[in-house]
Amino acid sequence: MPSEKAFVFSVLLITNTKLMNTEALKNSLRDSVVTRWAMLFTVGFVLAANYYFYDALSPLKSTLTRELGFDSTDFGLFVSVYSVPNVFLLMAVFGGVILDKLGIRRTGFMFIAFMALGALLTAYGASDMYRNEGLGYAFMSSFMPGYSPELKMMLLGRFLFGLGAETSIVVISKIIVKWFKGKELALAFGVKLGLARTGSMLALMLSPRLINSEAGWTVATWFAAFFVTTALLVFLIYMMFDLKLDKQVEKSTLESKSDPFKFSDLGKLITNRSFIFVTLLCLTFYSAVFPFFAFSADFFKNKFGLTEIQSGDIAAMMPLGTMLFTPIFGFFVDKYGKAASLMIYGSLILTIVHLTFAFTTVTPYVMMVVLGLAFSLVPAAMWPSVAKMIDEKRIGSAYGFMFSVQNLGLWAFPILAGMILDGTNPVGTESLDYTYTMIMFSGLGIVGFIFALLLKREDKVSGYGLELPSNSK
Ligand SMILES: N[C@@H](Cc1c[nH]cn1)C(=O)NCC(=O)O
Repeated sequence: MPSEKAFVFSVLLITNTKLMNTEALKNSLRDSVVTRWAMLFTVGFVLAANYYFYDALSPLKSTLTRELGFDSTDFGLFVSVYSVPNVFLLMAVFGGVILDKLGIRRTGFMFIAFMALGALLTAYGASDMYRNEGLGYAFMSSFMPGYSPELKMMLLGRFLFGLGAETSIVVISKIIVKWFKGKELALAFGVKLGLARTGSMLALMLSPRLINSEAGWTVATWFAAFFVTTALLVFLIYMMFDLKLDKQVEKSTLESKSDPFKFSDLGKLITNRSFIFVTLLCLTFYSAVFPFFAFSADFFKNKFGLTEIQSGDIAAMMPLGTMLFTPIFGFFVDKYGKAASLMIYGSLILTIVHLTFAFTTVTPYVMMVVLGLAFSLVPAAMWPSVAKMIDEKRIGSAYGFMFSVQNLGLWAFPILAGMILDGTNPVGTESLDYTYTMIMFSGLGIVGFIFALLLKREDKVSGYGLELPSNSK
């Protein structure tokens, strides 16, 4: 009978297509261990450059005061302007949405290009070329005389850098999910973060040394800017492999179909209680880490009477610790789960470290390594947990949303820290007293700890399985 034959034929055809798709998945580039880890290291370079630039001026706070006349509030403003596009223009959210729509290659290239442009402008703003009536100097001098033309150009540069940098991290997170989902995802996230922290560590160690170059202190800022520019070229290499993978594996089998973005998707995100708690933990935890980190070298210099190089080296202990611990905890989360519990321990340790900094003189070398432990536990558990709560086709929007909320803290707390410092230390004070600033960071740690507890409690209701190993969900 022809209709029966047609039925059997279609069943065979469907089964065959499914088999071919599975076969394609099995034999795609992502199934080669070497290739997928090589991809991780390639995008890890971009991330390291991003973090290098983000932290490159942190150990130079007193140099900026000496050379460009920055006070603590100016420094805080410079650190925080990174977050302005992500908070007030919701760039990380739109970046995530653009990513879900335009795809990894176009979005990645566009936003890393913004990073490079912003980094070069920042370095230019601090350079002698600009300060000797270079291009834009007269314009920057023509408004808001309370802020120096150097500060304004550097703010513009860091604004553009921030606009590109946050979305580029969202892109890289999606790249990791694309290559590692169903495989060693949490370990990959851990290694990715370890590579990012290598950038921070290098910045803390190299910048105070580069300012002593014969060509002048601005070698430190130019070096950072060229590192970011190189990252743009390295991303081109990744793009070639990404294209090849997409050609190998039909898009629908690898990435979920790209439904048009709907604002109701954001509504779904913000009514998901687990997602809300993880986002609030992200806000408070990171606000107690990154803004502190930006001031940490100056804190050690003032509290313990150290040189710029010594303080930078101590601050670098934290990323050094995270480079080791984060992949280990990532591996642990993959194999044994317990992600929600690890976030609780991490928040608790963070609070204890800040209180110790505020009220004791325990050696900062040890405390920075302990802080590195906290700063490994939470990120290693947090980022792969989001992939359990949110569908892959919305993961870009979800990470983008989290980054925008987090940036609210990365914007507000450096300014607050700078204002507290200027407010609690009379002008001309020899060494700055950081006690109140550290109390503020401890308070953030406590609030983060509460959100981590709520997240674990909620997980029992939502059933996302945050306490379970990676491949069991
Ligand atoms: N949104 C970033 C913030 C950042 C810091 N330095 C450069 N970007 C972030 O939170 N990344 C996740 C992490 O754990 O580093």
